Amino acid sequence: MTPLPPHETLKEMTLTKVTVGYDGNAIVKEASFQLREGQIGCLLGPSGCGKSTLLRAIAGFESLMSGDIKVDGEVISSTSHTVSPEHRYIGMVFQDIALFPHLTIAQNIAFGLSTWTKESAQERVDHLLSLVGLSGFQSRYPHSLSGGQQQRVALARAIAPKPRLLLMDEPFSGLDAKLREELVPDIRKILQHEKMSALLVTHDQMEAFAMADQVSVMDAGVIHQTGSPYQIYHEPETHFVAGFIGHGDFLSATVCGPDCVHSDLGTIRGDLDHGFADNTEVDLLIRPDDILHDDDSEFVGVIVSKLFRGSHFLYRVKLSSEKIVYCFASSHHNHLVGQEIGLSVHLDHLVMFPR
Ligand SMILES: Nc1ncnc2c1ncn2[C@@H]1O[C@H](COP(=O)(O)OP(=O)(O)OP(=O)(O)O)[C@@H](O)[C@H]1O
Repeated sequence: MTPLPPHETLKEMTLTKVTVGYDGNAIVKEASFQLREGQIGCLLGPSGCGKSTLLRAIAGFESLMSGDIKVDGEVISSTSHTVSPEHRYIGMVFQDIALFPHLTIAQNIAFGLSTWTKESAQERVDHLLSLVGLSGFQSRYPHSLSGGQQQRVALARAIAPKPRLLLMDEPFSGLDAKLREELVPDIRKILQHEKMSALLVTHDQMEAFAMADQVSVMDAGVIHQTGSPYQIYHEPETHFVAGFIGHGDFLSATVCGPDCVHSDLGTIRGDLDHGFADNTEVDLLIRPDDILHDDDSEFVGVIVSKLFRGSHFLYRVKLSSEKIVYCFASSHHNHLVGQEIGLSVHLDHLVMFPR
């Protein structure tokens, strides 16, 4: 098979039932998703769930046990065929930034441009230095840059040869929280500016939400759901996704109609038909902003702990059933732990799973 032509943008990458493992043990099981031109995707899941293993298979460093990976309709990995990593035109950025210490910043960025003419390589390096906000740093050496600046150089180096896809394995986890908060949206803007399709691996959902157009949530080698950050948060398709993403509690509930359940919070009517038969026992997902503090409500709970979040309080409240749930209150409502407060339930979209 001929290698993929360089310097063309990726139109789509499709993973179909990809199983990857080590020594015959499957680690990633039947992973399927698609990434389209210019999209930033993310593999999000707890440590050890197989995110890096899947990323390495996409890069061509691990062979498949079953399934296939196609780029623009051409198979780049299957059980019978693997395009070598250097013929995939895929760039990579890792957590350990690994710049070449003996090369200047400009030389680091130009590293993958050996086949370019001197003028076009210089032009590309100047463009990228400006794009990552480091014009004037070209003659400096990596040790004289901060962690965030080094990660920007690593990004510039990875995208300099215009790979068709950029893979990023926990690229921000070595940086402190404040720097990460600044860098993540910047990197997203840079990738969008370059129309670069990218796939990020992270266990940090805030990072995934800030960076990605599409998130694939993984657990124990299985992709549970692929969707936009909004869908993953508001329309989780499995119990795992609902519990892993955002804050939330599950309440035992019993279905009492096509749009209704009965739980410790009373009878709740949603705005859609939930599809469960009457009397089915379910776990109902409750997000913190589904239960609001309401002084006028007769439905009460006792505060067992509280978190001040500046604009609001996040209370943990014990119901009469002993079940503890989150409750959202504006920061003007400063109550003491142990105090009883009124609660009102604002649950329109019922997210529930069979128990
Ligand atoms: N080369 C290897 N040989 C054998 N087992 C491996 C190898 N690399 C990873 N594993 C195992 O595969 C599983 C998944 O590892 P992987 O690094 O893909 O997970 P991850 O989701 O990226 O985790 P983390 O976020 O901690 O990096 C782990 O149990 C790990 O021990």
